[in-house]
Amino acid sequence: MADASSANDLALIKEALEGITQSLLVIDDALNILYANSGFIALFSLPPELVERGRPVEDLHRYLALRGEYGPGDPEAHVAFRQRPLHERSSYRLDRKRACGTYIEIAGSPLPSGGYVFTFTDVTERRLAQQHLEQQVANRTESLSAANLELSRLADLDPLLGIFNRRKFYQLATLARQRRASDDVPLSLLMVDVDHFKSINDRYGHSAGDMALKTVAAALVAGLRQDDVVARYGGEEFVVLLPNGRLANARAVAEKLRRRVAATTIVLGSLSLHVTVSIGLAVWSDPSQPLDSVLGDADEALYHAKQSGRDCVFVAPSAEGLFLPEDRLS
Ligand SMILES: Nc1nc2c(ncn2[C@@H]2O[C@H](COP(=O)(O)OP(=O)(O)OP(=O)(O)O)[C@@H](O)[C@H]2O)c(=O)[nH]1
Repeated sequence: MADASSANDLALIKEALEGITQSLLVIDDALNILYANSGFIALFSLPPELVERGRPVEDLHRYLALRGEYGPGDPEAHVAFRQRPLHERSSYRLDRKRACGTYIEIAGSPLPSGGYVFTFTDVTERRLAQQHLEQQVANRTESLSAANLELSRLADLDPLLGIFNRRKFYQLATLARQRRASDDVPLSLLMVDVDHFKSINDRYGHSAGDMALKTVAAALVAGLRQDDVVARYGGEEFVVLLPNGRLANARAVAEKLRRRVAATTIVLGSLSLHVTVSIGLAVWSDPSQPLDSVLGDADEALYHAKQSGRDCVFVAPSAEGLFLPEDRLS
């Protein structure tokens, strides 16, 4: 009676193992096959005799290795690699991409009575969904950082003129002064203001004024070097930082800019006009002097340039005495 019930139980268990979605392989403590469900045979398209009870699992590994299931390389090395954890009686779980392109998850656990049970689960759909998600996240991250980059670029620029704004100028000028704190080369600062700009707006309209500002900005940029910094200080006023500290050079650059603007034609439809600029020049020789104070010096010099009739360069009195004799003469 007891035997019949055990046989029934065994049949039931076998039936259950055939019905599960996972593929199953059981081996004994001598590493010979005890049982493989039909899911296992189907998963690897095996000849059934290869998984007959008592067959060494090593034969199965060798068969699969020779068939290319484990990828390129020495088949015996693949066999040894798979037999090792069985000898060590360690449990493991791994995901493997099969030669046919699908993914399986393999879990191996030693049984208390000796031997091993292995389950094989096709995780292709899960893996592909995960890869798809990862790709989406990567794409999203890429476009987000591109957008962030563009945002911070735009935050640095004046929207009308496309040159640096005052905030960015403060940043760059402060950085330039810090970088040169150790050498005693002064930086030069130009405050550039369009003369009688209000009259352009009044006579030709605000958009003509905008066009004039764009033309002046372009002329300034074209007249400067790569490491000079030009920014819109506000309204019709620009500020320029020249890393070269010699007054003679700075004054020459300021004069060049003044002439360049005066020679530039502003085209407004059928109309063309010219503007001039007044320039105040100050130097930033003492790294501990606040930038605002240097800007104040340049602004004061600009005021004098305006007072002197405009379309000219005026050097701030604070710059006097800071330079070599030939600088003062220029
Ligand atoms: N079109 C235009 N006009 C601007 C812009 N920003 C400031 N302005 C104008 O620039 C003019 C500046 O005028 P003022 O400060 O009197 O100076 P100015 O007419 O250039 O005279 P001086 O500086 O003394 O030679 C004002 O009319 C502002 O409205 C701008 O972005 N576009």
